[in-house]
Amino acid sequence: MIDEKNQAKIEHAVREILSAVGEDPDRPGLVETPARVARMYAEVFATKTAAPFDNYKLFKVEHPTEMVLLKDIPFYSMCEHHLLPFFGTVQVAYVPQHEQVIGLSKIPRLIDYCSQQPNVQERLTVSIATELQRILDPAGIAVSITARHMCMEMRGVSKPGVHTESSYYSGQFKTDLDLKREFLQRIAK
Ligand SMILES: Nc1nc2c(ncn2[C@@H]2O[C@H](COP(=O)(O)OP(=O)(O)OP(=O)(O)O)[C@@H](O)[C@H]2O)c(=O)[nH]1
Ligand SMILES: [Zn+2]
Repeated sequence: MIDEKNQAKIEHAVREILSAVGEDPDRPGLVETPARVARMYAEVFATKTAAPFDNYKLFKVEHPTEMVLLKDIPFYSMCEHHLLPFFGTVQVAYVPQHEQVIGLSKIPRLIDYCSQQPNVQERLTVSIATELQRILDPAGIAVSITARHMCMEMRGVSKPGVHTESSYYSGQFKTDLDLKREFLQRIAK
């Protein structure tokens, strides 16, 4: 969580931006905006000041299934080049080992944790896999992200509707091409 001192810094910076773009930061519609933006940034950039993601539960399952796949998990993040949102869906699969699985809700929570910092899509893709590896140590991980980037849609190159896909594979998803194919077939549906 961004502390009060740093929220005050954000408020000050937002006031400066508002006057630099020709606005009066004291007009009624804007007077609360710097504090609101500071609270908003505390939400969307929570990770850098938070403890490592450790809010997870592991369960023992004898003879677990081959692949656990969570499809179409929504995410929102901020691009580190323009501080504009990029957002979309994540597909995450893992192959259990040590007869161990993770509480299902912890995977979307992990994605939120990884999303709440300035990012590029490729790093977000890898960091989800890295964190899941650290927590669960599965035999393989596949992460695929499809996203739209506001910095490419509402400004600059101005191409609305472009979907950027990125993926990362580790362990059995790298060595077993049938498994990788199965993942790709399942997320295509
Ligand atoms: N690889 C990658 N690039 C990104 C991501 N988000 C934004 N970008 C790109 O980062 C680049 C930054 O390029 P710069 O030339 O420094 O910035 P710019 O002048 O604002 O570039 P334009 O967006 O082309 O107007 C742009 O090409 C963006 O499209 C991302 O998640 N991954
Ligand atoms: Zn950008």
